[in-house]
Amino acid sequence: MRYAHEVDKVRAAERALMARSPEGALMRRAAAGLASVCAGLLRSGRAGVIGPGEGVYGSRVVLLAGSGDNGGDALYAGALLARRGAHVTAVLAGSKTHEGGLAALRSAGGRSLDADDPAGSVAAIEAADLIIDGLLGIGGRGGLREPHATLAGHASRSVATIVACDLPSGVDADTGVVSGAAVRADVTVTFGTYKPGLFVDPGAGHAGVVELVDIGLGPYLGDPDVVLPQAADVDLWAPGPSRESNKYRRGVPGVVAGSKTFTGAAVMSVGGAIRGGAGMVRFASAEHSVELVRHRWPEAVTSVVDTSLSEVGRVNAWVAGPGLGTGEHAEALLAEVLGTDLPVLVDADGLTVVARRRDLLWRDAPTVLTPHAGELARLLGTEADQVEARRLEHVRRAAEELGATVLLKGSTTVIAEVGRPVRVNPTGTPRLATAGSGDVLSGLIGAFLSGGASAIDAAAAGAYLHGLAGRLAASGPASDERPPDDREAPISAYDVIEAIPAAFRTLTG
Ligand SMILES: NC(=O)C1=CN([C@@H]2O[C@H](COP(=O)(O)OP(=O)(O)OC[C@H]3O[C@@H](n4cnc5c(N)ncnc54)[C@H](O)[C@@H]3O)[C@@H](O)[C@H]2O)[C@@H](O)CC1
Ligand SMILES: [K+]
Repeated sequence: MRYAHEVDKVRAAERALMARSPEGALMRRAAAGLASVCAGLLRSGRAGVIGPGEGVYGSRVVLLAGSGDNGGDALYAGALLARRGAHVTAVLAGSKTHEGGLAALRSAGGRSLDADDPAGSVAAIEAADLIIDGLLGIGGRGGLREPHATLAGHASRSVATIVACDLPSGVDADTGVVSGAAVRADVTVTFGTYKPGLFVDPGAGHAGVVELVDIGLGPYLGDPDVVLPQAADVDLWAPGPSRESNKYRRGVPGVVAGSKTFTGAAVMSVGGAIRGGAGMVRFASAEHSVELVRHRWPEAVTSVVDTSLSEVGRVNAWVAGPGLGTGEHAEALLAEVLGTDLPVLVDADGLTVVARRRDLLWRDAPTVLTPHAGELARLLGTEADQVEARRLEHVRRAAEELGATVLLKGSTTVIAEVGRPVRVNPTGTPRLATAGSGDVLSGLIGAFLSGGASAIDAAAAGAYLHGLAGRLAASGPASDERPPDDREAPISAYDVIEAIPAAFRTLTG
């Protein structure tokens, strides 16, 4: 698990640690970590136009230095690189400059120029192999002001490798919100702990590869606000078969999906549940959907139902909603599953129904809701673009107001439950934005709920494996020379189902 803490907690931990540390020690640790990552990039040839092995000596490094301690970190790191033979130029932005950092840079042979000298700044940025973005860190508030915004734009257009100091300037540390211009980094070197805004889009999309430098804050940080699960966590959360398991002990999800008109969603949801490891899947729907599911998944136990599920048989979790329709019939079925004391996942059409019948969610057993931004906006009475821009805020609000575990799908999937840190899913690919992909996810999570996972563990494990299956399906066999991202091809929801077993296998290595 990777842990992220909000700015208030970072500041409090910093105060506690500083009281026990020599003056300037934290900034020296931060700058040393930052300089070491930059030196590694210059040595490996990843930075700008420098060829492999050419290293720090003779490289051209530009520091964008704002007026706070973020600028200070960049200036001290620049001084360390200058001592190793880099040509370092600091572009000074903002009302003041970190005096100690600037003095260190100058005595190491670095030079500085003012951001008010646009020609000089642009020339330096254009010639750079590597740019350190030290404009703003955790002290940044709101959209970038000038000259920061213009400098961020020049940096983002340059061919140099961009390394953000602590976080890309223009990204809100606590939320990942970007209002206006922001630096797009290749690498972000963050200090003491991850910041939530580095995990969540749009911030995550600006951060590139994130490296954590330990500056000793750990013991003073307290509980994280946001976490990023890793494969080992998911391996613990996804219930697997035990030696004594039989098909009933492994969990029996009931899937209530599809209708006379919509059939594909049901096929995908049942497929997700089967490949998710359910011992047996019961499926209940209108006749046409039942026929199709039986044809595609003969292993599912199906029942034709109208407005009651009384004949379906024993299940230990429900998945309700994909392709179900939104009329009275769907409402009756949803009311029945939500009236049980079993865990229930509500997705797709089911979410439209509960948006007008919130009372159905007043229950004691676990409820998982899996909306995309538009569906969540409807549940909260707001607009989809508001949800997209401030994902953490909206998913937390939904969990609080609806009393459920809420998984908000999208460019970064985020999962909230009251009293717990938000879990951000690290897997996935834009190729997953394809019809039926969400239905697969609902079945997968349903399998984990029926296997006994808690609501948040089931949701986080489902999102992780679904995202990984999507990546594996899109990038194909690993033998190719090109990195997986470059190999990606369009996929269908069915391809995702097919790749779920391979995704499971990566967990246990
Ligand atoms: N907190 C910690 O534990 C540590 C912090 N360090 C560094 O210190 C940074 C925080 O330093 P500061 O608190 O000085 O804050 P920052 O350096 O992040 O920024 C504060 C300055 O930016 C200006 N500013 C704020 N919003 C702006 C906007 N939208 N446009 C233009 N200017 C804006 C402010 O007026 C202020 O001068 C961290 O991000 C990190 O880089 C490290 O040195 C090590 C330890
Ligand atoms: K920065």
